[in-house]
Amino acid sequence: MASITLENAGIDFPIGLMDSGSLRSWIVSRFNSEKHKQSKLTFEALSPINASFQDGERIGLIGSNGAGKTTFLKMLAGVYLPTRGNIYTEGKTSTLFDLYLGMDDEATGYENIRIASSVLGFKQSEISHVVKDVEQFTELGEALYRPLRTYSAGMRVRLAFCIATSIDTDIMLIDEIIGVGDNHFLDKAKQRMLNKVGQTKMLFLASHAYFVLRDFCHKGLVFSKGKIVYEGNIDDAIDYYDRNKHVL
Ligand SMILES: Nc1ncnc2c1ncn2[C@@H]1O[C@H](COP(=O)(O)OP(=O)(O)OP(=O)(O)O)[C@@H](O)[C@H]1O
Repeated sequence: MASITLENAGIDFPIGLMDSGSLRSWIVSRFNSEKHKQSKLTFEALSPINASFQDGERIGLIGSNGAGKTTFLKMLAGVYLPTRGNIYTEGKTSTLFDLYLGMDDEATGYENIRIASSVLGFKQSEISHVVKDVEQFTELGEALYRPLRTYSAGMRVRLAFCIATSIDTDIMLIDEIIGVGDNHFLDKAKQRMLNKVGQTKMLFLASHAYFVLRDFCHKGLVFSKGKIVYEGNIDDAIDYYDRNKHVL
């Protein structure tokens, strides 16, 4: 059973307008009113959202650059805690963003499997499964004994993508990662994603590629300036975004 409930959950980012103590901050503060300064100190990246998501939902996040899709995903993942409201999650969550988090250029592929697995919160007992999976899926062979700094961009993607998708979870959160690697890997990655998505109970996927959204999702949320401005089936949501993107 997987579920996510958002109760007025929103995110304000602190944005340092000025370096305190700098000459620039002193000059600006002399000419700006206190009210103006306060209004610039936080930025509402996500307006409060009330929503609830259940087992079986496959949700595409649509919106222009800076609309709030990644912030929303990171809030669902617990990377960002809501600065307002609450979020309740039931089920094990995995993320496909920040793929290289914790990875070390000087460590070998095998060592990085262990590093990344602990960053992703995999249990010790799961790591041997991840190692076998990486050996079979990535086709990196002997390269797994070499330091990561010797890998091409495509080889890095193979390793990181495979680790991140190795353990089955209830809720998958994916941010625009499909579209990387060579065609051979892309086909394999897509097939793997379809299998994983088939097994997972809930999916949230942010993408600018309509075919990806249509392939994986049945429902769409359109974001604009930190707000969900449309919710509907994926074709209608894409159509809404396409017709209105010049004003969103
Ligand atoms: N750490 C941060 N500090 C301050 N502002 C941030 C931070 N992260 C994101 N933002 C701002 O929040 C807004 C939403 O960003 P977000 O990354 O969620 O957009 P997005 O819809 O995922 O965009 P894209 O399609 O370009 O990935 C943007 O205006 C961005 O500048």
